[in-house]
Amino acid sequence: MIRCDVAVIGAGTAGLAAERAARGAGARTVLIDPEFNGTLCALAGCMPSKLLIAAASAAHQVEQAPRFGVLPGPMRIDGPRVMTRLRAERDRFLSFTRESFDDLPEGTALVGRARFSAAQRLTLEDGREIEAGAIVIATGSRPVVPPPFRDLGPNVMTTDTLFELPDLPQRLAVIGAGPLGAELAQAMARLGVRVTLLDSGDAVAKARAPAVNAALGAALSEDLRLILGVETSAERLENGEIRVSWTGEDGRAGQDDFTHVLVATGRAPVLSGLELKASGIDLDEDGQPLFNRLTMQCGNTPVFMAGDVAADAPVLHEASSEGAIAGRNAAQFPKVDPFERHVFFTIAFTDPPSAAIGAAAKDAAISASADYGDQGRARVEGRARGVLCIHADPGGRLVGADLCAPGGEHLAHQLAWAVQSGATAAQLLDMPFYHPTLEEGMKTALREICRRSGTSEPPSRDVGSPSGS
Ligand SMILES: Cc1cc2nc3c(=O)[nH]c(=O)nc-3n(C[C@H](O)[C@H](O)[C@H](O)COP(=O)(O)OP(=O)(O)OC[C@H]3O[C@@H](n4cnc5c(N)ncnc54)[C@H](O)[C@@H]3O)c2cc1C
Ligand SMILES: NC(=O)c1ccc[n+]([C@@H]2O[C@H](COP(=O)([O-])OP(=O)(O)OC[C@H]3O[C@@H](n4cnc5c(N)ncnc54)[C@H](O)[C@@H]3O)[C@@H](O)[C@H]2O)c1
Repeated sequence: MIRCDVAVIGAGTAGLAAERAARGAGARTVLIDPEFNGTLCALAGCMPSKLLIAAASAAHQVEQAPRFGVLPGPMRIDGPRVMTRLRAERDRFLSFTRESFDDLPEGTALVGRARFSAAQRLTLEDGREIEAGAIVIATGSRPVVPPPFRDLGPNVMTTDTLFELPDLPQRLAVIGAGPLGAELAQAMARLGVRVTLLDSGDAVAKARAPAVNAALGAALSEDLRLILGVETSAERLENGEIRVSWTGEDGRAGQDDFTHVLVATGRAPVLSGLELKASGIDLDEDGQPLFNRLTMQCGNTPVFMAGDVAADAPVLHEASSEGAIAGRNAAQFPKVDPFERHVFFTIAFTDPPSAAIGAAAKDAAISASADYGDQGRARVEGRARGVLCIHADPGGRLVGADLCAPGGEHLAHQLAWAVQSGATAAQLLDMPFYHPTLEEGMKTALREICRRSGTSEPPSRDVGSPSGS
């Protein structure tokens, strides 16, 4: 029997943050993981996906260079080298997370798969028992593979296996055009892979605003074949290739053969095997634990949730933040404090990047947009396309934004910080805007919000627009 104040299940980003926070608050902790292999983010998530996108971006710049009078000559993409660099850099990131395991105080890391045997008790496969004052569930998520794509062999991949490919595929079907499918499909296409991206819905990268969806759909369609609003099925051919068929409600139908398929149809919380019934926490009708997102506590129990398993905000910065909240509250249980959460914020690293922040247009009094199709700096760089929509309350206070625009990941941060800090459009217009920058493009939408909310633009600032802004 191992006794501790806080037991954390899962050594991913959320679990590591929870253990750190609990230990920082003076708790005796244990951190349980079957593998201690590194976080999803480093191993098969944020970092390897961005490494693939970085290679794609290099290829795209070479391809676009002639537009500027720069003629680099014929380009050749060396697939094995792309994948080797990806894994080498990925493994470097992975080594840092593995080093952080070594920094844990002795006896903290317990290798094993945990399940509940009672409200404050866990059992590992080897029979070890852990009695804890409080428990944090941080077991992450796993890819969902719909039935038609199961058991078709190794050429049907998820992001768990994609980054292990020795070479780039020749012909790739990506099933699911969520943020993950959209960014990886575009990257593969820019690396010379013939890509078809299919989704049963009508949105790409979960875009909330029709203008953003249209802009991103148009951008993706330049690199790949995009087919939305279709049901898909698949069969394995004798030569190992995968035949994917699709049909739409409007009678559209088609099929094609692919060397590889990437299934990116979403991720589900890892809850199976935890024997949650023994934990004493309440579950919803889908078996998902009920918890308070300000405290991460499940009811009034000593059980807390953090990260993708909570299925609340499955992105990295929220996994860290939820871990910190859960760990701190677990350490001081039964005293539990609510903590303010971040504004809703997601980015898809497509080109242009797309992002959603805070409230959507339908929940805002005012929604104003800025067109990046002729924005000065974007035009200079040969990447003028996309749109940015900013949403505000009746008094001109920013409440949300949706965008698909060049430099979108940076614009999105400024807007997320503005929304979270409660800034108004007039206050943002009072800030310095350097010229010529992509940020200047936001002014059009901010000015319209001022006009429609009846608030004045700052009197000491010029209301004109310099050439090329
Ligand atoms: C391809 C891809 C790209 C992504 N890109 C981005 C991005 O660019 N930006 C972004 O913000 N987010 C991105 N995400 C999402 C982000 O990676 C996740 O939100 C985040 O990593 C989740 O962290 P976590 O701690 O909840 O889970 P994990 O890191 O998966 O940790 C869960 C841990 O729990 C362990 N575990 C499971 N069951 C048990 C058990 N019974 N007992 C003990 N241990 C157990 C597992 O072994 C694992 O170590 C991406 C995800 C993917 C898949
Ligand atoms: N850049 C980022 O921040 C980033 C990147 C990747 C993933 N993530 C996170 O990872 C999680 C998983 O992302 P994701 O894109 O895999 O999932 P998702 O749930 O966001 O999107 C899945 C997409 O697949 C489609 N789909 C579902 N079933 C289908 C089927 N049978 N056939 C065709 N299409 C189908 C859905 O309509 C949807 O568009 C998300 O919650 C996201 O927040 C974030």
